[in-house]
Amino acid sequence: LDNGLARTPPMGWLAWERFRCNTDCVNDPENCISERLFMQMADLLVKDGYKAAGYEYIIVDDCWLAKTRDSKGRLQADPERFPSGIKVLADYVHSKGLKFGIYEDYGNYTCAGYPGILGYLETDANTFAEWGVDYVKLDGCYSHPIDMDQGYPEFGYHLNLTGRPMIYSCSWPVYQIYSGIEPNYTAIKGACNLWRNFDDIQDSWQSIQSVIDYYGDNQDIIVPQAGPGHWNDPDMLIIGNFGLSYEQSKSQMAMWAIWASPLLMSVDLRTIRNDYKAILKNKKIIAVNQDILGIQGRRIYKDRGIEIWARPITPVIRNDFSYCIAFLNRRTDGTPSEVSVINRELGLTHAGGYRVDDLYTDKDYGILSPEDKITVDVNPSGVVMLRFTVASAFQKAPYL
Ligand SMILES: OC[C@@H]1[C@H](O)[C@H](O)[C@@H](O)CN1C(=S)Nc1ccc(F)cc1
Repeated sequence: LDNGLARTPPMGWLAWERFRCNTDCVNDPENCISERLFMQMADLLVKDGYKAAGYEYIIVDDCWLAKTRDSKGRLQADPERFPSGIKVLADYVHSKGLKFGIYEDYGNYTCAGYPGILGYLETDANTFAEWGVDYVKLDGCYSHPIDMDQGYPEFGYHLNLTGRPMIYSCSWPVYQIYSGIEPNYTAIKGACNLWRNFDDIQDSWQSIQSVIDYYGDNQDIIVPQAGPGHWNDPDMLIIGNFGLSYEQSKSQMAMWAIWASPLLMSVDLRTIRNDYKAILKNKKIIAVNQDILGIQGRRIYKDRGIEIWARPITPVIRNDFSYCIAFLNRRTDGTPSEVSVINRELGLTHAGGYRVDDLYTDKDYGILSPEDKITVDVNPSGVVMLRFTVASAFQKAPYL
């Protein structure tokens, strides 16, 4: 969507995967979906350096709502759990230098059964603008996917008409794919800043692997759709929760960087362990994810559990890209797998060679030519993430 927003993939914190639809603030006040939770996460985004690393949006997901609209037909937050109301919460988030996101559903109800927007598209768009919303996630439960080709652009039209810039996140394709309809990505990327095209992420390595397989097996369709202002959305980062090992967490962060995906953490920032925090704040990996070219990477090799993924990035020298290369080990046979490949075989053909460094270990490989071989040891369910920065010919001389 060409609204000047999401020129790089959005970054922030989204409640759903970690906090779900926990509305029991009586027995579980620390973890229920409440204004308190989002204020705490906003505070930590700033205090713990996530904002400085680029994470900007605090996004409310399902279950924030009262069960009914107000007397004027407007959406309202659950009064017990959000006593100050959404506008005050958004103001608080803004006071921290952050942006605020909210969730609704193109349907009669949200997936969890709260009021949907059908029949109230203009009213709800205006309500969100009045509240100071900066990002809207529009889900697709309880509606007919065939209606979405008209419905999603229509709500985007009303959002735009408010005059308030709001990132528009659409679940449009995934619901059409579920119902056997081929998504029209030309329409989708024209109407949305990002879109979900695969299953909800769950707290497991198995879930991450199913996304990796989908993004690899369908890359010829989805990779060309990505670019500044319009991104494929493989769903939230689950790093720091319960289901991923340290290696698997580095793998998720690496793949989301290769894919130019939104980086939307869904984790309890109050308890996250430091080694997982370091993965989420890794500046070099985030720089790849946020590369200004906005070119989504592809799987270029897959055999016996070893995959190699390549994303073109800046700087570029006379049409030769730099690259981020991820060596992913899907095997679980205990010992790290050694992977050796000639740079030229990876598509690295720049005559001046490349400066190579490891984005997790900072290991410096110096300057390598297209003819040089690179050898890495990749841990089971882990990844090695190398950046190949084009070197101009003269740079090579001092290394001879
Ligand atoms: O209720 C909202 C929740 C989250 O927003 C996810 O990101 C959305 O993809 C949808 N969603 C859920 S759980 N959707 C859903 C998941 C399973 C199911 F059988 C019916 C609906």
